Amino acid sequence: MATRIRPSSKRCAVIGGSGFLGRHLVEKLLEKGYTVTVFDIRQSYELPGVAFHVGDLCDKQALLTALQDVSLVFHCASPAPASDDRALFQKVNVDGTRIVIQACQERGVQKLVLTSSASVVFEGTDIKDGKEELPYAKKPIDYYTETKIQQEKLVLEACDKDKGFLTVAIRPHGIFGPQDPQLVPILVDTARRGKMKFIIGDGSNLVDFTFVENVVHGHILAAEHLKPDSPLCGKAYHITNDEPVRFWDFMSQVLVGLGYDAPRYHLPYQLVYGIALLLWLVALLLRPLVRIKPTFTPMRVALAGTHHYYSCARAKEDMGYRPPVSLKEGITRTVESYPHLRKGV
Ligand SMILES: NC(=O)C1=CN([C@@H]2O[C@H](COP(=O)(O)OP(=O)(O)OC[C@H]3O[C@@H](n4cnc5c(N)ncnc54)[C@H](OP(=O)(O)O)[C@@H]3O)[C@@H](O)[C@H]2O)C=CC1
Ligand SMILES: CC(C)=CCC[C@@H](C)[C@H]1CC[C@H]2C3=C(CC[C@]12C)[C@@]1(C)CCC(=O)C[C@@H]1CC3
Repeated sequence: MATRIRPSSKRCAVIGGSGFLGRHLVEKLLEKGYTVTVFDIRQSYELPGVAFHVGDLCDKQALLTALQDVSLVFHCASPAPASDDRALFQKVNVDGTRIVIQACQERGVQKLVLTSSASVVFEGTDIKDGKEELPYAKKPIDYYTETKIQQEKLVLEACDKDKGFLTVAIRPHGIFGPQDPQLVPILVDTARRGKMKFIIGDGSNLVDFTFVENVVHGHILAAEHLKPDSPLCGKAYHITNDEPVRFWDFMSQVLVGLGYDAPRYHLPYQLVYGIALLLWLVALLLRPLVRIKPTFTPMRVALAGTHHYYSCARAKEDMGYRPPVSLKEGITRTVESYPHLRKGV
């Protein structure tokens, strides 16, 4: 009987490798001596030693081609939450993830590391030092989160030690850092439109913002600790900076670092949430006629006005995780990376 030669454990693929987190992950993997294939719907950069496969992860044949001789797969592709496109989230995050799992199994991939999200347990009310044991949100706050829950379940349930296919999910929260197309650009855009004057609620709500390199570190540690006899198999792990910060202090530090004023005036949380809900309903009703994208969605208001920070004790215990970059250093490096977004530029 012919013996199947297993590909080197350092041959990996990053699905979504052209994105913000994906690119940082690819750069660190290369630094650590991995051979990297990127599979993404677009190619946003070139790097020596990286093989790019441009394709949709819903296309199994394209995935099978990209995953040839790969033993480890990182799946960090998703439509942007801001797209608010229910059908697209379902197609990519749920149906597409099923296809990713099948393709991995057919190609004999040994490990699959999913980028999930800590928001899978968030229902818009306070979470303080949340552990992984918290139940999935029964009423997810948006379609994106609804499909991230289904996606995480699919990947964790697929873990099968007997078949030699091991899976783990990383749940980051509030990723920020250089090249992020969302957090800082949204913040600056809001400030430039004169809408960053207000603090929603009393401003004391603590949240996790996680520097992108720490999230990358968590992913690689998880991949390297994922073994048949390890506790990681089929489990989810919070990866944070382990330094909860007041949401509005974080926003202010970034804004002031870029030369804008920090928000000062307080607005009652319930009032702003109610208005956001109303705007969302109006946008939904008008959708057949016109597509409106409100800045203040209920999800965003909830994120800005409640506590949501998570314990990463499980990652510390099972894989020796410690965030290598402090929040202060992360903010400094992030602010320095956006000279074009400074006030007056
Ligand atoms: N950013 C954050 O704060 C957090 C992110 N996450 C998760 O981390 C992961 C990475 O997020 P982030 O880097 O911010 O996101 P990005 O949008 O920057 O990266 C995702 C990448 O996946 C690509 N992609 C989308 N659909 C497909 C598809 N059908 N087939 C192949 N590639 C596709 C995107 O292309 P395109 O841009 O063209 O759509 C993009 O290049 C996601 O799974 C997200 O849910 C979790 C918690 C917090
Ligand atoms: C911690 C965490 C999960 C952060 C997620 C990142 C984004 C959801 C935020 C990044 C910029 C934020 C922002 C707002 C909401 C949340 C973000 C989009 C506001 C729209 C909240 C209401 C305001 O007053 C303006 C804010 C602009 C920035």
